[in-house]
Amino acid sequence: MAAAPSTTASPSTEKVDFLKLQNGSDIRGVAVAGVEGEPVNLTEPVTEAIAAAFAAWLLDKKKLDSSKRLRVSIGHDSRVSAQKLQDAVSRGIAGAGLDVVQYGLASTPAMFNSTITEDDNFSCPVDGSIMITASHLPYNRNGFKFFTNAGGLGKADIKDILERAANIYVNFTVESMKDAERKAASSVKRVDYMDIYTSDLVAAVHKATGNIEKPLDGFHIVVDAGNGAGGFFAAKVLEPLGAITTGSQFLEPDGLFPNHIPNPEDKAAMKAITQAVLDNKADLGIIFDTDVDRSAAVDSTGRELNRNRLIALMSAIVLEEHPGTTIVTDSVTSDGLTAFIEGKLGGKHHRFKRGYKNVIDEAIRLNSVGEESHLAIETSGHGALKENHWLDDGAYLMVKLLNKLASARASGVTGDSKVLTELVEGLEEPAVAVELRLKIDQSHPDLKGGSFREYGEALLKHLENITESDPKLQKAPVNYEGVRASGYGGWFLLRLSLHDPVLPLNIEAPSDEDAVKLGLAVLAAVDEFPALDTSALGKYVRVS
Ligand SMILES: O=P(O)(O)OC[C@H]1O[C@H](O)[C@H](O)[C@@H](O)[C@@H]1O
Repeated sequence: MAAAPSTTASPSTEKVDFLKLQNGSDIRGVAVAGVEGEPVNLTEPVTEAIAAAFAAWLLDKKKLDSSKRLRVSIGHDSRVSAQKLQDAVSRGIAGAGLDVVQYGLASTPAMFNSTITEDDNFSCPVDGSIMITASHLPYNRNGFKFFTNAGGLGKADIKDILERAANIYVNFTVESMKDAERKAASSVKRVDYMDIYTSDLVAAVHKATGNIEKPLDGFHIVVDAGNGAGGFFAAKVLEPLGAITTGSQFLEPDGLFPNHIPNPEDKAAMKAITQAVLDNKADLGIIFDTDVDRSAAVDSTGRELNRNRLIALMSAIVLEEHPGTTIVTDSVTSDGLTAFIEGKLGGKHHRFKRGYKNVIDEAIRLNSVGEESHLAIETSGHGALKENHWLDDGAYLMVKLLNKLASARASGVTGDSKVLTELVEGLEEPAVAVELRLKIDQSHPDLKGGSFREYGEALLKHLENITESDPKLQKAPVNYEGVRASGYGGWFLLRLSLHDPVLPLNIEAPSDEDAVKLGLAVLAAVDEFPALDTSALGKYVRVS
């Protein structure tokens, strides 16, 4: 299908700070006008330049002989800006002389998969892949994730691409943009790749359950896709496996996300799927984020299996298959989780940094230095398994749960999701768990011209010193990010956000009173840093 003619096919004279669009290993920006204070910076020409830059990067990377044309797949989530950005990406790729295969509505993990699928009929494998998504962010945002068969691109590659894009952008001419448009019109192909991807998921469950035709026969499983891209899971994965999916909700894509934010960490989203499970007396509930690289579940009693519980559950499954293996998690995981993984499951918990790419790269690194690890997982619901190419695939995580349900059924255990609930039995949970996000005012004179990052680091150093001299607190002996300390039967972690001028503070404690004591210890230490807005913490310690 041809890319729609661009309405803005003329070089822009506007100055664009491309590097500002970097968000760790993703690109994110504002694609839809109308929200006050959020001007559009992911325009069509900017997008076209970024896509052309990815094409140039890929050509350099693959260094192939000129007889072969490289192929790039493009997919998108349900956002309202998806179509126009898909067209702009297509022009950027086609204009650089590469072939474009559009998948339409797709999931992020499916896009990676298209780089390894061997199937000529579907123009696979592709050499590179682009997912147009901004995960759970508001409707006016959008962005890109990039893949090759080596996995998702990292921070350094994204920076490289954005630098190239800035250069390409200033050299756009009316003629070069028209030429890209012509090339896209004649060379873009459309493929229903999600059919292959979903049949692979179905095959994975068949394989794990001894090739029973309908291994989920009789199970009632409700899906909440939050109007993102994950609606396929009900009709294309669960139903072919025999499950009943009535009561599933928000499966239709709607980029205004009218029901709730598609995010398994979000309280309203979890409440919605929990209610659906209870209302339908379902055996299991499954929820995805917008682009399906994250997920969570709800058991038949309405117990949420997200955050630490999802990690505990996945660890139990993985440690059954690989006894003793190391589970790599992000930094905000609970002490109870460590006790569970190491005490009950006999594994090793390696609590690393926040950020899905950090966690995945760390697990890959551990394997490369001889420490076996099969699971890298974040409390956000990003989880990657070694057996699945270290890809953070929310749908594949849920497939692992389905395997468990189906195997239990095959061995005579009947009904509901008890088999999953039992796997997390013994996980100690704190009575109180809070996360407060404390903002650094970047225009405050106390920054003295420095960056918020430098300011945050100085603050953390100060907190570390204070913690070391406080007899009621014990600094965590191993810690990779921020300051983590135990005390009053609980713990706190103050760290710098990966992207924002924010210091997220996590506190877990056996009672409100103890949580307040931990909060007060942090509050006293950060007092000397007036650019930090501590009002949320002040309010918390006063009202709790
Ligand atoms: O550091 P924070 O602001 O809490 O954000 C951390 C989060 O950033 C992004 O959303 C990443 O995709 C997540 O993997 C990560 O957990």
